[in-house]
Amino acid sequence: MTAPLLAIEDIHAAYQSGVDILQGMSLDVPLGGFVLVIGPNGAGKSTLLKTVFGLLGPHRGAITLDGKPIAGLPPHEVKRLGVSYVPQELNTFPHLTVEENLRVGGWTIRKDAARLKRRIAQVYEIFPVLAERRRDKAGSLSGGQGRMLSVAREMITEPRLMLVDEPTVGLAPNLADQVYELLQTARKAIPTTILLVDQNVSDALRHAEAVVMMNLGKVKAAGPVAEFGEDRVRDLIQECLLG
Ligand SMILES: Nc1ncnc2c1ncn2[C@@H]1O[C@H](COP(=O)(O)OP(=O)(O)OP(=O)(O)O)[C@@H](O)[C@H]1O
Repeated sequence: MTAPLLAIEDIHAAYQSGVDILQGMSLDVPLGGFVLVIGPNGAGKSTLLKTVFGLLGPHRGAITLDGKPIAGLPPHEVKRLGVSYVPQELNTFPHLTVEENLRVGGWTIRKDAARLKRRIAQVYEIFPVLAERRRDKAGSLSGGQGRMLSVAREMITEPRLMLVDEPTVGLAPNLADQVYELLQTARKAIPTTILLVDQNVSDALRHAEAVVMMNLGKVKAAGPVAEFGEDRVRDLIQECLLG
Protein backbone atom coordinates (compact mmCIF):
# COMPACT_ATOMS: atom_id res chain seq x y z
CA MET A 1 0.00 0.00 0.00
CA THR A 2 1.36 3.48 -0.86
CA ALA A 3 1.91 5.93 1.98
CA PRO A 4 -0.81 8.60 2.30
CA LEU A 5 -0.04 12.20 1.30
CA LEU A 6 -1.48 13.43 4.61
CA ALA A 7 -1.46 11.28 7.75
CA ILE A 8 -3.12 12.51 10.94
CA GLU A 9 -2.55 10.33 13.95
CA ASP A 10 -4.21 10.62 17.35
CA ILE A 11 -4.36 14.41 17.30
CA HIS A 12 -5.51 16.31 20.37
CA ALA A 13 -6.03 20.07 20.02
CA ALA A 14 -7.74 22.78 22.07
CA TYR A 15 -8.57 26.49 21.82
CA GLN A 16 -8.46 26.68 25.61
CA SER A 17 -6.21 24.58 27.78
CA GLY A 18 -8.05 21.58 29.20
CA VAL A 19 -10.93 21.65 26.66
CA ASP A 20 -9.86 19.39 23.80
CA ILE A 21 -11.92 19.85 20.63
CA LEU A 22 -9.94 17.21 18.72
CA GLN A 23 -9.81 14.18 21.00
CA GLY A 24 -7.72 11.54 19.27
CA MET A 25 -8.49 12.30 15.63
CA SER A 26 -6.80 10.03 13.07
CA LEU A 27 -7.18 10.14 9.30
CA ASP A 28 -5.23 9.31 6.12
CA VAL A 29 -5.66 11.21 2.86
CA PRO A 30 -4.24 9.39 -0.20
CA LEU A 31 -2.37 11.29 -2.90
CA GLY A 32 -4.87 12.57 -5.46
CA GLY A 33 -7.81 11.65 -3.25
CA PHE A 34 -10.97 13.59 -2.42
CA VAL A 35 -11.89 13.01 1.21
CA LEU A 36 -15.07 14.47 2.67
CA VAL A 37 -15.39 15.11 6.42
CA ILE A 38 -18.93 15.27 7.75
CA GLY A 39 -20.50 15.32 11.19
CA PRO A 40 -22.90 17.25 13.42
CA ASN A 41 -22.37 20.93 14.33
CA GLY A 42 -19.48 21.36 16.71
CA ALA A 43 -17.92 17.95 15.94
CA GLY A 44 -14.57 19.64 15.26
CA LYS A 45 -14.51 19.52 11.45
CA SER A 46 -13.31 23.10 10.91
CA THR A 47 -10.92 22.70 13.83
CA LEU A 48 -9.39 19.70 12.06
CA LEU A 49 -8.59 21.77 8.95
CA LYS A 50 -7.25 24.65 11.06
CA THR A 51 -5.00 22.24 12.93
CA VAL A 52 -3.58 20.73 9.74
CA PHE A 53 -2.92 24.24 8.35
CA GLY A 54 -1.13 25.31 11.54
CA LEU A 55 -3.69 27.83 12.78
CA LEU A 56 -4.03 25.73 15.92
CA GLY A 57 -1.17 23.73 17.43
CA PRO A 58 -2.02 20.19 18.55
CA HIS A 59 -0.67 19.27 21.97
CA ARG A 60 -0.60 15.55 21.21
CA GLY A 61 -0.35 13.33 18.13
CA ALA A 62 1.36 13.59 14.75
CA ILE A 63 0.58 15.11 11.35
CA THR A 64 2.78 14.25 8.38
CA LEU A 65 2.73 15.49 4.79
CA ASP A 66 4.52 13.07 2.49
CA GLY A 67 6.15 11.60 5.59
CA LYS A 68 7.43 14.98 6.84
CA PRO A 69 6.15 16.08 10.28
CA ILE A 70 4.14 19.31 10.04
CA ALA A 71 2.20 19.39 13.35
CA GLY A 72 2.76 22.72 15.05
CA LEU A 73 4.40 24.44 12.05
CA PRO A 74 3.06 27.98 11.43
CA PRO A 75 0.64 28.42 8.49
CA HIS A 76 3.17 30.14 6.19
CA GLU A 77 5.48 27.12 6.47
CA VAL A 78 2.66 24.65 5.93
CA LYS A 79 1.69 26.71 2.86
CA ARG A 80 5.27 26.69 1.60
CA LEU A 81 5.22 22.87 1.79
CA GLY A 82 2.33 22.83 -0.67
CA VAL A 83 -0.85 23.09 1.39
CA SER A 84 -3.63 25.60 0.62
CA TYR A 85 -6.51 26.46 2.91
CA VAL A 86 -9.86 27.74 1.64
CA PRO A 87 -11.68 28.98 4.76
CA GLN A 88 -15.44 29.00 5.22
CA GLU A 89 -15.63 32.79 4.95
CA LEU A 90 -14.53 34.38 1.66
CA ASN A 91 -10.76 34.88 1.72
CA THR A 92 -10.67 37.57 -0.95
CA PHE A 93 -10.17 41.33 -0.67
CA PRO A 94 -13.37 43.06 -1.87
CA HIS A 95 -11.64 46.34 -2.79
CA LEU A 96 -8.97 44.66 -4.94
CA THR A 97 -9.67 43.49 -8.48
CA VAL A 98 -10.03 39.83 -9.39
CA GLU A 99 -6.51 39.82 -10.83
CA GLU A 100 -5.02 41.59 -7.81
CA ASN A 101 -6.62 38.95 -5.59
CA LEU A 102 -5.05 36.19 -7.70
CA ARG A 103 -1.66 37.92 -7.36
CA VAL A 104 -2.09 38.02 -3.58
CA GLY A 105 -2.82 34.28 -3.74
CA GLY A 106 0.50 33.86 -5.55
CA TRP A 107 2.46 35.88 -2.99
CA THR A 108 4.82 33.01 -2.16
CA ILE A 109 5.82 32.65 -5.85
CA ARG A 110 5.89 36.42 -6.60
CA LYS A 111 9.63 36.42 -7.30
CA ASP A 112 9.14 33.99 -10.19
CA ALA A 113 7.22 36.40 -12.43
CA ALA A 114 7.03 33.99 -15.37
CA ARG A 115 5.56 31.22 -13.22
CA LEU A 116 3.05 33.59 -11.61
CA LYS A 117 1.95 34.75 -15.07
CA ARG A 118 1.57 31.14 -16.26
CA ARG A 119 -0.40 30.21 -13.17
CA ILE A 120 -2.80 33.14 -13.51
CA ALA A 121 -3.26 32.28 -17.20
CA GLN A 122 -4.10 28.67 -16.27
CA VAL A 123 -6.66 29.82 -13.71
CA TYR A 124 -8.28 32.05 -16.35
CA GLU A 125 -8.39 29.11 -18.74
CA ILE A 126 -10.15 26.97 -16.13
CA PHE A 127 -12.51 29.74 -14.98
CA PRO A 128 -13.16 31.99 -18.02
CA VAL A 129 -15.61 34.12 -16.04
CA LEU A 130 -12.74 35.27 -13.83
CA ALA A 131 -10.80 36.30 -16.95
CA GLU A 132 -13.80 38.31 -18.14
CA ARG A 133 -14.02 40.03 -14.78
CA ARG A 134 -10.28 40.38 -14.13
CA ARG A 135 -10.45 44.19 -13.76
CA ASP A 136 -13.60 44.20 -11.61
CA LYS A 137 -13.47 44.54 -7.85
CA ALA A 138 -13.89 41.19 -6.06
CA GLY A 139 -16.66 42.77 -3.98
CA SER A 140 -18.80 43.15 -7.11
CA LEU A 141 -18.78 39.40 -7.91
CA SER A 142 -21.88 37.24 -7.38
CA GLY A 143 -21.87 34.67 -4.56
CA GLY A 144 -20.85 31.82 -6.87
CA GLN A 145 -18.13 33.87 -8.60
CA GLY A 146 -16.79 35.05 -5.22
CA ARG A 147 -16.50 31.45 -4.10
CA MET A 148 -14.78 30.61 -7.40
CA LEU A 149 -12.23 33.37 -6.76
CA SER A 150 -11.64 32.10 -3.20
CA VAL A 151 -10.79 28.66 -4.56
CA ALA A 152 -8.89 30.01 -7.59
CA ARG A 153 -6.55 32.18 -5.52
CA GLU A 154 -5.57 29.10 -3.53
CA MET A 155 -4.79 27.24 -6.76
CA ILE A 156 -2.16 29.72 -7.92
CA THR A 157 0.67 28.09 -6.00
CA GLU A 158 -0.22 24.60 -7.37
CA PRO A 159 -0.79 23.10 -3.90
CA ARG A 160 -0.34 19.38 -3.38
CA LEU A 161 -3.15 19.46 -0.84
CA MET A 162 -6.18 21.75 -0.61
CA LEU A 163 -8.05 22.04 2.69
CA VAL A 164 -11.55 23.32 1.91
CA ASP A 165 -14.06 24.38 4.60
CA GLU A 166 -17.78 24.39 3.69
CA PRO A 167 -17.42 25.86 0.19
CA THR A 168 -21.14 25.84 -0.51
CA VAL A 169 -22.42 27.52 2.63
CA GLY A 170 -24.93 30.25 1.78
CA LEU A 171 -25.07 29.36 -1.92
CA ALA A 172 -28.18 28.49 -3.93
CA PRO A 173 -28.45 24.71 -4.58
CA ASN A 174 -27.62 25.04 -8.32
CA LEU A 175 -24.44 26.97 -7.44
CA ALA A 176 -23.41 24.37 -4.85
CA ASP A 177 -23.09 21.76 -7.56
CA GLN A 178 -21.03 24.19 -9.68
CA VAL A 179 -18.65 24.73 -6.75
CA TYR A 180 -18.08 20.98 -6.58
CA GLU A 181 -17.48 20.90 -10.32
CA LEU A 182 -14.87 23.62 -9.97
CA LEU A 183 -13.14 21.76 -7.14
CA GLN A 184 -13.00 18.68 -9.36
CA THR A 185 -11.59 20.82 -12.16
CA ALA A 186 -8.91 22.20 -9.80
CA ARG A 187 -8.12 18.69 -8.64
CA LYS A 188 -7.47 17.44 -12.15
CA ALA A 189 -5.84 20.60 -13.55
CA ILE A 190 -3.20 21.18 -10.86
CA PRO A 191 -3.40 18.16 -10.01
CA THR A 192 -4.12 18.24 -6.28
CA THR A 193 -5.58 16.30 -3.36
CA ILE A 194 -8.65 17.55 -1.50
CA LEU A 195 -9.67 17.30 2.16
CA LEU A 196 -13.05 18.96 2.43
CA VAL A 197 -15.55 19.68 5.20
CA ASP A 198 -19.19 20.20 4.26
CA GLN A 199 -22.67 20.13 5.75
CA ASN A 200 -24.13 19.95 2.26
CA VAL A 201 -23.84 16.19 2.27
CA SER A 202 -25.94 15.36 -0.78
CA ASP A 203 -23.80 17.36 -3.24
CA ALA A 204 -20.54 16.49 -1.54
CA LEU A 205 -21.24 12.74 -1.62
CA ARG A 206 -21.56 12.87 -5.41
CA HIS A 207 -18.01 14.12 -5.77
CA ALA A 208 -15.98 12.67 -2.90
CA GLU A 209 -14.18 9.33 -2.97
CA ALA A 210 -13.98 8.66 0.75
CA VAL A 211 -15.97 9.85 3.74
CA VAL A 212 -14.98 10.42 7.35
CA MET A 213 -17.76 10.98 9.86
CA MET A 214 -16.57 12.93 12.92
CA ASN A 215 -18.19 13.28 16.30
CA LEU A 216 -16.77 14.79 19.50
CA GLY A 217 -13.38 15.38 17.93
CA LYS A 218 -12.69 11.94 16.56
CA VAL A 219 -13.71 9.50 13.83
CA LYS A 220 -17.07 7.82 14.25
CA ALA A 221 -17.11 6.04 10.89
CA ALA A 222 -15.01 6.10 7.73
CA GLY A 223 -14.88 4.37 4.36
CA PRO A 224 -15.31 4.67 0.60
CA VAL A 225 -18.13 6.96 -0.51
CA ALA A 226 -20.13 3.97 -1.83
CA GLU A 227 -20.71 2.93 1.81
CA PHE A 228 -22.22 6.34 2.67
CA GLY A 229 -25.63 6.83 1.09
CA GLU A 230 -27.63 9.81 2.36
CA ASP A 231 -29.76 7.49 4.52
CA ARG A 232 -26.73 6.08 6.32
CA VAL A 233 -25.35 9.59 6.86
CA ARG A 234 -28.68 10.71 8.33
CA ASP A 235 -28.75 7.68 10.68
CA LEU A 236 -25.15 8.28 11.78
CA ILE A 237 -25.79 11.96 12.51
CA GLN A 238 -28.91 10.98 14.45
CA GLU A 239 -26.83 8.52 16.50
CA CYS A 240 -24.28 11.27 17.23
CA LEU A 241 -26.99 13.65 18.36
CA LEU A 242 -28.56 11.03 20.62
CA GLY A 243 -25.09 10.42 22.10
N1 LIG B 1 -11.84 30.13 18.09
C1 LIG B 1 -12.48 29.32 18.95
N2 LIG B 1 -12.33 29.47 20.29
C2 LIG B 1 -12.96 28.64 21.16
N3 LIG B 1 -13.75 27.61 20.78
C3 LIG B 1 -13.94 27.44 19.47
C4 LIG B 1 -13.32 28.27 18.48
N4 LIG B 1 -13.68 27.84 17.26
C5 LIG B 1 -14.50 26.77 17.46
N5 LIG B 1 -14.65 26.53 18.79
C6 LIG B 1 -15.45 25.46 19.40
O1 LIG B 1 -14.92 24.21 18.95
C7 LIG B 1 -15.98 23.27 18.74
C8 LIG B 1 -15.83 22.68 17.34
O2 LIG B 1 -16.01 23.73 16.39
P1 LIG B 1 -15.80 23.48 14.84
O3 LIG B 1 -16.07 24.80 14.17
O4 LIG B 1 -14.52 22.81 14.61
O5 LIG B 1 -16.97 22.46 14.56
P2 LIG B 1 -17.58 21.98 13.18
O6 LIG B 1 -17.69 20.51 13.26
O7 LIG B 1 -16.82 22.57 12.06
O8 LIG B 1 -19.04 22.61 13.31
P3 LIG B 1 -19.92 23.44 12.28
O9 LIG B 1 -20.43 22.41 11.33
O10 LIG B 1 -20.97 24.01 13.16
O11 LIG B 1 -19.03 24.47 11.63
C9 LIG B 1 -17.28 24.02 18.97
O12 LIG B 1 -17.73 23.70 20.27
C10 LIG B 1 -16.89 25.48 18.87
O13 LIG B 1 -17.70 26.26 19.72
